[in-house]
Amino acid sequence: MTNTIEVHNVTKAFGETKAVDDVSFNIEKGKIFGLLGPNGAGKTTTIRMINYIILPDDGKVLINGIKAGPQTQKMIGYMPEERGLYKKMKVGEQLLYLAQLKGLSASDAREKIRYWLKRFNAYDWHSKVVGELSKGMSQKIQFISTIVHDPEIYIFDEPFSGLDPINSELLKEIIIELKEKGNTILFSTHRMEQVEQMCDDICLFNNGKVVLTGNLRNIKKEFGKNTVLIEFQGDGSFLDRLENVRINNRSTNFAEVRILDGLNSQTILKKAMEAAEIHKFQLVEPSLNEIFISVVGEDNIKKQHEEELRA
Ligand SMILES: Nc1ncnc2c1ncn2[C@@H]1O[C@H](COP(=O)(O)OP(=O)(O)OP(=O)(O)O)[C@@H](O)[C@H]1O
Repeated sequence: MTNTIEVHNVTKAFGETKAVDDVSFNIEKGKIFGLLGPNGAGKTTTIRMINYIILPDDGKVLINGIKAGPQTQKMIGYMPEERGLYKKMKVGEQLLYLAQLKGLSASDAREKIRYWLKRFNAYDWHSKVVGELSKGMSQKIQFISTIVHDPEIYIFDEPFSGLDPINSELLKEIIIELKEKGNTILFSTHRMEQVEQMCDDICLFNNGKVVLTGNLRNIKKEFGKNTVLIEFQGDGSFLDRLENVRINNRSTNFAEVRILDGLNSQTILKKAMEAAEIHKFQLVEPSLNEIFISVVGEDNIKKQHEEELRA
C-alpha cells in the first residue's frame, strides 16, 4: 500500500495552546480520508502543516515520500477554511488568473473553467463580480479554483459548509469522481453523514490528539452491533424508563438507542412492546455520529479526571 500523505508525531503550539499534540496518521493513495473532531480540536492546524502553510514544532509531514515544502505544495489542490477570492474581479477572469498561476495555459484553463462552471450549474456567473456572489456560490467558485489544474492530491477544509443539500450532493459526487480517477482526497468536516457516505478512512481528533483512526468500516465493526433503531407508534415514554442506554436522534416515533453495559436488546424490545406499537426494531452498528459522541465524550471525561487528579 502506498501512502500519499504521512503525518509523523507532529506537534504545534500557539503560546500556551497545544493545538496539535503528537499526531500521526497515514493517508493511502487513492483513498478519501475524513478528518473529524469538535471545534478547536486541531484539524485546520494539521491541514495547514500538511500544506506547508505553517511548520510543525516537532515531527514531520511527508507527501509522496518528500518532506512538506514548496515542492510538495505544487502536488496539492488545497481549499483553505478561510475563503480567499478577489472580490472585485469577475468570476471568469479570476478563475483564469488562478488556473494560470497553477501552470495551465490560457486555452487549457478556459476549457477547464467552462467545463467546471457548467458542472456546477454556474456558467451564467462567468461575468459576475465575485463580491456579488452568495456564500454558497463563492464556495463553488473557490472549489473550482482548487481543482482546475488536476492535481493528484486534494485537501478541502470544510468543503460542505455553506452549501445547500443539492449542491452538497453535487460536491459529494464530484469528490467521489476525483477518487475514481485515482486521486487522493483529504477533507475535514462536522457533517457525519458525508463522512459515512464518502470516506474510506477517518481520523478523529480531540484536544489536539488523535483519539480514533483507521478504516471506517472496520471501526464501525469494532464498535459492534450495540445500537437499536426503533420505529414505533404510540407512547414513547418507555424510552425515558430505559436504564443503561444513551438515546440519540429521538423524535415522536423514532429513536436510536445505544446499549451501554449489560443491557440486552430483548429487554428494550419487551419494554417498547408494552408501551407502543413497534414498526421496526433493528440491532445495528453505531452511526458515526454515535461513535463521535461516545469517543469524544469519554476522552473529555478522562481528561477532566486527569486534571482533577493534578489539581
Ligand atoms: N494562529 C493561531 N494562533 C493562536 N491559536 C491558534 C491559531 N490557530 C489555531 N489556534 C488554536 O489551536 C487550536 C486548534 O485550532 P484549529 O483551528 O486547528 O481547530 P479545528 O479543529 O480546525 O476547529 P474548527 O472545527 O472550529 O475549525 C484552537 O484552540 C485554536 O484556538
